[in-house]
Parts: sequence; C-alpha cells; structure tokens
Amino acid sequence: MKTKLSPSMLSIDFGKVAEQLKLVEDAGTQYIHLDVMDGIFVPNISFGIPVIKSIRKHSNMVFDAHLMIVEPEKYVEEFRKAGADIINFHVEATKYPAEVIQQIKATGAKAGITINPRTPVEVVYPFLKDVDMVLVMTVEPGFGGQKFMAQHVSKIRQLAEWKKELGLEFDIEVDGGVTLDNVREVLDAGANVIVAGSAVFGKEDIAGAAKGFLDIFKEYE
Ligand SMILES: O=C(CO)[C@H](O)[C@H](O)COP(=O)(O)O
Ligand SMILES: [Fe+2]
Repeated sequence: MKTKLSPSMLSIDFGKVAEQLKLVEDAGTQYIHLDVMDGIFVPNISFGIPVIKSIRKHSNMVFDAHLMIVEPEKYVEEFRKAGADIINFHVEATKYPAEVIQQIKATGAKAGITINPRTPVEVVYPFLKDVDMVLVMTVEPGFGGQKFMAQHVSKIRQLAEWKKELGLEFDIEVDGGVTLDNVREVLDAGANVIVAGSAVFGKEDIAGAAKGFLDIFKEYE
C-alpha cells in the first residue's frame, strides 16, 4: 500500500490558501486533510461546507475530510457534494456508526471511522470489514500543534495485525503531532496515511517540509 501524506489545512495561511495548496500538490502530496470542527464535539470551531466547496476549485488532491462534529449523519451528503473524497467521522460522535458508514459509501466517498485517544481500538473492530479507513488520533482532537501521544501507536499496530488476520485492505491514518522526527514510528507500526499540520503548513519552507515526509515514505515502498 503506497504511503500518502495528508497535510492538515488547519495550519495553512488562510490568506494564501490556493498558493499554499499548490506548493504541497506540486511537491507530490496526494491528499489534503480537512479538519471540520463544530464547537460541540470539540472545543474549537474551524471551517465547513462552503470553504471545502470553494477550495475544491483550487486543488486536484484527494480531499480527506475529518469531521469532528456531533451527528455526522446530518451532513454526509453535503460534505460529499462540496467535494470530499474521503469522509472520516468519529465513532464517539454518533449513535449509528454502521449506518453512517453505509451512508458515506452510498455517496461514492470512501468511509473512514475515527477514534479519540481515550477510545479503545476494540471499539472499531466490528466495523473493519466495512470501512475504507481507520483514523487513529494521537492528540486530543480540537487543535493543531499539540504534542504526539506515543502511547497510542499500539493501536496502529493492533489495527495492522487485524488487517492482516482478516485479509482486509483498509487504510490506517494517523493524526496529531506527527513530525519528521516521529513519523518512522507510526510507519513502522503500520500507518499508511500520515496527517501533518504544523509540521508542513507551519514551516517556513512548506514544499520542503512536504518533500521531507515524502522522501521518508520512499524508504517504506
Ligand atoms: O485533527 C486535528 C486536530 O484535531 C488535526 O488534523 C491535527 O491536530 C493536525 O495538526 P498537527 O499535525 O499540527 O498536530
Ligand atoms: Fe484531523
């Protein structure tokens, strides 16, 4: 499985969105991570459907939406229409995870299920055969630029084991505090979609930072 970089737009300069998206896309970045926050599921508000719709015109990257919102089932179709290619929702945010997965797939998007640091990885086991992606949080969701919580790498390892045991193909995405210094730890554990916000858009040389990750990924091909 080819490893993908998914830089988080949370750390982009919102006055230079098109320009900075182009920098990472030209560097070879495949995905762009879109952190949607509602101020209820997480104690922060970011951006939503109209912003995603607007930036869709400026990028051909795969739009990897991370919905940190309660009752994601109310908005799945709208996020898909706005241009999301992958829709990740939190298992903690809905009473109906199985239904949300089917709802996402019915739109033609890929379905991802996400777990907070405090959620045991076993919670997603019943859904593994149905999802395209599992997103493991390595910070408390809500803010960029936090410190990587290394104790959650074991969840990635467990998911990689289940994937092998069950003969499944889902992606394992990791999100929160990932840098050039710790990315090998999550790649070694089995993650193949790497979110990095402050470690890409927070850097002076954005294209160079993205290339730094992509060069490390080559070691794993
Ligand atoms: O979902 C998120 C926060 O809730 C972000 O994707 C994540 O924090 C990325 O930013 P950084 O790499 O700076 O930690
Ligand atoms: Fe995220």
